[in-house]
Amino acid sequence: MTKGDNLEIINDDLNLEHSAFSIRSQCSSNLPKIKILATGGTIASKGTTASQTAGYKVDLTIDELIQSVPDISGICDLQYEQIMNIDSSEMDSKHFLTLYHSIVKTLSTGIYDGIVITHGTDTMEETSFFLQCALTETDIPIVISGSMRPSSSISADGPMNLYQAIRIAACKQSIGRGVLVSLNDQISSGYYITKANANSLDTFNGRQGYLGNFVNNEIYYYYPPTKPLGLYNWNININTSLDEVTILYGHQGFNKKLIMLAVRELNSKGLVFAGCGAGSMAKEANELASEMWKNYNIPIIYSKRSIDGLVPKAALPKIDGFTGAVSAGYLNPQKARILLQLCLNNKLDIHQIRKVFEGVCGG
Ligand SMILES: NC(=O)C[C@H](N)C(=O)O
Repeated sequence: MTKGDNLEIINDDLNLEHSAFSIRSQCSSNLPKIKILATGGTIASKGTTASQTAGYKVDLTIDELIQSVPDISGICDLQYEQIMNIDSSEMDSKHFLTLYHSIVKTLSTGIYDGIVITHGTDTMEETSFFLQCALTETDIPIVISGSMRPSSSISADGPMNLYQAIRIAACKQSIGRGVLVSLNDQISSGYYITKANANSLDTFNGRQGYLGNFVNNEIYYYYPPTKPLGLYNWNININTSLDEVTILYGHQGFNKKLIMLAVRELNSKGLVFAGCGAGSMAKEANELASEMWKNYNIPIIYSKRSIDGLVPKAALPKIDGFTGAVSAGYLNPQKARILLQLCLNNKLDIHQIRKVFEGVCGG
């Protein structure tokens, strides 16, 4: 996009790590007001050749990225801000709490109709899940997007994905649908969607997650607005990081010592099992998990490494006194981990933790 005559570019702060800009259409001030909060990822990356689609680096700011998206001035009044600029594999709870804080600040101005977040796709599902848990009060569309190809590549998908995310955020029909993920023409629930393909543009998958799509850049929602089941009003303290919760991946020959290591050496306050099939772990692993519960009060959330389906409560281990075993419902291990972190951060006891997970579809 060129900075044309009808656009006013305002740079509020030249600090690159946290800079704020806006593009305003001067002739149509009744347009929805949208704010982009940029965090990095492949969408903000460049390679050295146009054919390179791996091994690139994050080095594009939102100011540069927005230049590749045409026709926005007719859709919305846009402001954008660089919150951080990192690969999403570097994200931890401190980062998503910082992002959450920026969203809360943006919402509290009362002037925005929608928020777009640019983010790496690798851990987008964790940030989107956290944000959906944390932002239950607002009905304003919050849309997360990214890309699978760097900005320098042939047929980079970032500009279209960002354009569509802005369209979703600016669309009245998006109100009340919770935190959305927009990628490759699909609109999905950030609560359930998961990255399923390591390389392809159509990377996100989630049977519980698809809400709509784009055809010819028109939005088609399949259902009226709704949010996921089981949302809870969390108390979020942005000044603390969340407790350590470790995910242990089930497989043949699983080394049960990892359970002890996680609790005693890593100071994990909770564990999530990515069990086999419908959440099965070897007998000895379940017995040790039960000991961790009885001796250290460590809740164990049973999720599964299978992409679809859930851990039925009937499949939880039946060991006397092991009341700390909880099914994750339809949540995958990485989402279940964040929900347990929120439970621990809010000092919930095991009965309350179980109730929270029972609120999740299938829990
Ligand atoms: N497609 C991507 O965005 C992958 C990148 N490594 C990230 O998650 O930041």
